[in-house]
Amino acid sequence: MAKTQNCPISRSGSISLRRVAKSYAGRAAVYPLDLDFRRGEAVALLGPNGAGKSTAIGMMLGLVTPDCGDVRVAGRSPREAIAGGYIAAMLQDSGMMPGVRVAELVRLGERLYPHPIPTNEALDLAGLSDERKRRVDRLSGGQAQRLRFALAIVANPEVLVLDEPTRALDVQGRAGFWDSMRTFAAAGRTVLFATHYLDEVDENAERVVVIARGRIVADGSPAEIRKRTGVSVVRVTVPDGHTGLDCIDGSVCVDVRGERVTIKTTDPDATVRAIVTGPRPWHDLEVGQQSLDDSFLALTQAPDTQDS
Ligand SMILES: Nc1ncnc2c1ncn2[C@@H]1O[C@H](COP(=O)(O)OP(=O)(O)OP(=O)(O)O)[C@@H](O)[C@H]1O
Repeated sequence: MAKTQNCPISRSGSISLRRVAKSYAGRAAVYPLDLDFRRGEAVALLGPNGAGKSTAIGMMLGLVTPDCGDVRVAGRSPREAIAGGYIAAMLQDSGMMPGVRVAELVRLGERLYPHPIPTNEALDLAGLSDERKRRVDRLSGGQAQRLRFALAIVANPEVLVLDEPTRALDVQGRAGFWDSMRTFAAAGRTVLFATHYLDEVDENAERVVVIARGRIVADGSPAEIRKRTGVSVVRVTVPDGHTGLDCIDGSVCVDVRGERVTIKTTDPDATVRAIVTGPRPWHDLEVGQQSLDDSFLALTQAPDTQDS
């Protein structure tokens, strides 16, 4: 695996959005948004389809012009930051010149940036060394996705933006991709990625920003996001039937599979007390947080009272 060079680090914070908003045909895609990403952070941007993730990312990259507000990337305008190689992105379905070979295309990128990493290093890191002579229009979906990654990292950026980077990848490809990303990010780079695969978030993000209907509805570590909904999960095996467990204080949902009962509760202490002091025999009691998927659904499906 290649070792990446240090990127030229700017002195200011990586990305800052101040009261940035965007509407299309009078309909808000992103409401006025304040958001800062610190240097070296790995941040997942989550939200259901149409939440405003790509619009927010587009504004950071200078691809979407905000209606109002200010975006700074490494202390510069997004366009200056792109031209200076301070930020680079791997976008969904970005086109690639047909007929060109993989290494030629990455080398072209290398020549465009002021402080690139060598093409061979980018190809190695992206797992494309064996494909370097292949025409880009003959690549599989997964290989094309890895080429998009190589084209982003060859800029040697301080900030790497990935819009659904693992969408075309199989399970093995996804694991390999995140290994490469972690190697690249190890030198203190900021990584911002949008994804719909919540299992990728725990391992690859220290911070999660959840967007729904154009607004930030949660911002914190994956553990904090789980806690935000205030629901815990109690699991217990009850051989003689679960009657009455749904009446315990705090129970919001009871799921029964054979003898195994899963109780979602806002008061796990009361739930556990009721089980251990209750009349039924029980075993294998477990208390945990609800999954990130459940928290995500609760946060993004909550009724929005601010829409106007
Ligand atoms: N160029 C555009 N013209 C008109 N409407 C747009 C445009 N781009 C985005 N929108 C609208 O803005 C809203 C936010 O879209 P956006 O693509 O930012 O969401 P997203 O969170 O990235 O969704 P997904 O997960 O489906 O990619 C949606 O209602 C979308 O239809």
